[in-house]
Amino acid sequence: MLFHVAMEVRLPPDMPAEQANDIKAREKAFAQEVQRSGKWPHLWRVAGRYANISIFDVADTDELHGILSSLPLFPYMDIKVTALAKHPSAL
Ligand SMILES: O=C(O)CC1=CCC(=O)O1
Repeated sequence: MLFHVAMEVRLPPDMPAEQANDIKAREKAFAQEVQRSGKWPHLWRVAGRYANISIFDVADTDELHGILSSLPLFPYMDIKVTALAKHPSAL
């Protein structure tokens, strides 16, 4: 199943820089591991915002939730998930 996922990062402004940098480094390592698995084929920065638009290719919502909730930034993100179905005009 394909999912469109919009993530907005909201780190607390008073989080120490060292802690924020550690979370971001762990986020990057985990995100790249999932991308290498083929389950996260698109990851795009939203221009001008600390946000991304992603496409996930996973078995079901449970697998998607497992991945999203494992992201080190998960407690600091507002995430919106849209399930994608095949468009009848799509080639
Ligand atoms: O920076 C972001 O948009 C949050 C994020 C998700 C995966 C990743 O590596 O960073």
